[in-house]
Formats: sequence, structure tokens, C-alpha cells
Amino acid sequence: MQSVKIGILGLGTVGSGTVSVLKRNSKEISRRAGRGIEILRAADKNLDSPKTCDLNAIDLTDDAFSVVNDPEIQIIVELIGGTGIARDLVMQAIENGKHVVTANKALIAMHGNELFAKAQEKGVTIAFEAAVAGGIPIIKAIREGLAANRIEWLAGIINGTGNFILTEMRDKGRNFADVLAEAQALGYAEADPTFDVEGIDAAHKLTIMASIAFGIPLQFYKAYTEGISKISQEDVQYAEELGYHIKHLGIAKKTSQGVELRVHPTLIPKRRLIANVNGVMNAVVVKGDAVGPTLYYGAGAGAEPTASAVVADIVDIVRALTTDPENRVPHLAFQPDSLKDTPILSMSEVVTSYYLRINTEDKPGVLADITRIFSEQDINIEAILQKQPEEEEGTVPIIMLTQPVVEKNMDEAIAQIEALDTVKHAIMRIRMESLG
Ligand SMILES: NC(=O)C1=CN([C@@H]2O[C@H](COP(=O)(O)OP(=O)(O)OC[C@H]3O[C@@H](n4cnc5c(N)ncnc54)[C@H](O)[C@@H]3O)[C@@H](O)[C@H]2O)C=CC1
Ligand SMILES: N[C@@H](CC=O)C(=O)O
Ligand code: NA
Repeated sequence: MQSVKIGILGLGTVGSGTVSVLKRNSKEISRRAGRGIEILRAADKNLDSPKTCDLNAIDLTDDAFSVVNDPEIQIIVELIGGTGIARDLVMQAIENGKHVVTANKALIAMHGNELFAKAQEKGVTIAFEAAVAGGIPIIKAIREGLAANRIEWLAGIINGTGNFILTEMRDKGRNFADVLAEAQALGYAEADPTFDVEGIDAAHKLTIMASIAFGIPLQFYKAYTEGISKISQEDVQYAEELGYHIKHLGIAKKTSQGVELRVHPTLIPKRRLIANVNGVMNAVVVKGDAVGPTLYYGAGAGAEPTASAVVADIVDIVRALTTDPENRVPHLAFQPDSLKDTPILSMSEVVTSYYLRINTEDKPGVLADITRIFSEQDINIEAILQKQPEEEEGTVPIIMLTQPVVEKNMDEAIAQIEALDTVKHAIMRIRMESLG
């Protein structure tokens, strides 16, 4: 049988990794796919810069549209990134009746609804395993492996760069900017690294997982997004003393009122497996009503781990080339006409426990004021740690852990405590999850 011809757009970190894996493992991959897979053409706008893969026998161009419009090519692999030209190229590929594989989570989270509708109309598939948690087959696991379950919640470390930074800061005391520069040099970071450190990349990935888990349309703009740039060494240390690690989590939870969709730093008990996921590794816990909690772990970024997911998607498409489009696995796990418009909850309605660091003047009565405000807002304190006064400021850090409370009550309490004369700084708050 003739080999399937593919075109690759973008020969950067993931594009080069994909070429290398496809070439190195071509025999194994063909035995799995049932056909040979030939990289007929590849486009990169910057062909003069050195590439880390062997491009021998591939027709190269700097014009990505010429690849998308090539009638010989059946599968387009989009590895450029972003939501500008990448969106136009993917749309054009679908118009041309080609299947698409992409690692582009921004594209899927922001334009997936329209792209999937167009793909359905044209009878083609858009595959995006590499877009969430890099090499971990999490899309396949939720969409296919857990198809029997009502998914209750999922929570994941889904940004490799952010986890690498937090781990290096905690274990080696390195500073934020140095570690970020290293993550960029290793090819982990997004083109704009604020996407990594401010949680935007994680929110893209969470949006995608939540749709597949709960059968809801993609709604990136409703996700709550908070980054890791305000986490200080002292909070990392205090959390450790109290038995927790701080991780940057994406959390999606189904409640009776709707769906929580939130990305923020989170204190997790050290005994949880996910609390011990370090460096560029990612992990996602998915709780199904039948299976219970399940955990998926692996490299969340990097050339070949991500290429592993890209190539698996190519194999899936090749295997399904002859199937009737109606019988293929739906893009968002649920049949398109059965997606539900379940509301995404605002953060003020979310219930969590909190870690708070309150820097106060060292005066009698301060703690009494704070506990009075807490009790007026129905907030129960789980633990208090009072540290030594900070020398240059003369303030005392009071660390508190609370029991679960609805966020709007916590917002009110924090506003009232920050208004006290004895409290000189903004209160540091980090949400907590037991993930049990
Ligand atoms: N780097 C990683 O570990 C991971 C990246 N991703 C995603 O994979 C995609 C690619 O990321 P990287 O490989 O890291 O980026 P990169 O910046 O290393 O590579 C992008 C390549 O696209 C080329 N390019 C840009 N505009 C182009 C155009 N108009 N026509 C042709 N080529 C063009 C660039 O010259 C560059 O070689 C992004 O969507 C990213 O979010 C997903 C998972 C992991
Ligand atoms: N920048 C991303 C790349 C993978 O999705 C990350 O660091 O996780
Ligand atoms: Na994946």
C-alpha cells in the first residue's frame, strides 16, 4: 500500500523532534499504522537557522501555505504555534480536506469550537494530544480510556516550565529569572514565556481537558488564571514547615451548580504523589465515579516527549483513514450535538481552604482583630504559625491555614484585615487542595 504523505509546518523544537522520531522509528511506526508515513514537505519561515533534525529527502519551503495547498499531502502537522497564521493554515488545511495534527493548545482552546465544526463538516480529524501535558497521553486517557465514567474532577501540573521553575527555586534556591532563562534554552517555554509563568498556557490546557471530561464547549475566557510570579521563597518554606508543597495546578471540578475552571498556585499535602512531581514533569489526576482517582505522569515539554504525542496522533489518523467520519472518536469525546452548556462558576463561588501570610505589627490585640473578622465571615482556622519578627521591617509574619470557605467570604475577610492599622502589606493567599 502507498505510504501516507504528510507535511510539517514549523521546524522548531517540536517540529524537529517530530522529524527525528518519525525517521528513527519509521519501521516500528509503520508496523503500528499499517502504512508507511512519508514526510513529503516541511515549511519553516526561518530555513537559514540551524535545525536539530535530519531534513534529508524532505522538500523544504518557507511558504507554509504551499504545503497546505499541496494535493498530494493528506495530513498537515501544525507546529508553528500561536493563533494568527497557525489558525489560517489549519482552517485552509481543513477546507482542502486534509487531516490536521497540532501541538497548539492556544489554537485549540481559543478556536477549537469553530475548527472542530469545520472539520466535522469536511469529514476530517484534528488531533491534539501534544497540546496537553506534552508526551502524556492524557487526551486519549480521558476521551477513550475513561469513557465509562462520570468525571468528577481533574487536577494537574500542566506547565513544564512553571514546574521546573518552582522545583529549582525550592530545591536549589535559584532565582526565578535564571531558571526561566534555562527553561527557554531547553526549548520548554512558550514563544512568550509570560504564558508559562502567568498560567495562560495551563489555562489553555485545562480548558481543553475540561471540555473532554465534562462534555462542554471550549470556554477559555471563563477560566480563572493566576500565575506563579508572586510566589516567594518564604511562602515555599512556610508551606514546607506545615507539610505542604506549592504546585501550580489547573483544576476542573463539576459541582451541582456548574463547573469550576481555575489555574493557580496550590498547597498540596506532601504525601500526595502529585505533590512530588518535579522539574519539567507533568502529572494529571482524574477522578471518575467508577474508576476512582487515576494518575498520569510524564514529560510535559521538550522536543521528543512532545513529538511522541504528535506521532501517536499521526498513527491514529492513518489507522482511521478508511473509516466513516461519523464513526471516528469525537474531537471533544462527546458527540458534538450532545455538548452541554453547563455554566462555568465564578471564583467567588468556589470553596477551598486557604494558606494566608499576614504581616502585622508586633502588638497585642492584632490576632484578636483577625480572628474576630474571620468568625464574622464564617471562616474556621485550622492552624496558625507565628514567625520571628522580620528585622528590617519590625513586622511579624502570621501564617494561617483555614478550613474550606466560599471565596467571596475570604475576599471580604482579607479586605477587612488589610484595612487594619496594624497590617502594613497585602495579604498573601494561596488556595489549598487535598486531592483525596
Ligand atoms: N516546546 C515544547 O516543549 C512544546 C511546545 N508545544 C507547542 O508546539 C508548538 C511549537 O512549539 P515549539 O516547537 O516550542 O516552537 P518553536 O518556536 O521552537 O518553533 C516554531 C517554528 O515555527 C517556525 N515558524 C514561525 N512562523 C512560521 C510561518 N509563518 N511559517 C513557517 N514556519 C514558521 C519558526 O521559525 C520556528 O522554527 C506551539 O504551539 C507550542 O505551544 C506543545 C507542547 C510542548
Ligand atoms: N511551554 C509549555 C510547553 C508544553 O506544552 C510548558 O512548559 O509546559
Ligand atoms: Na498529551
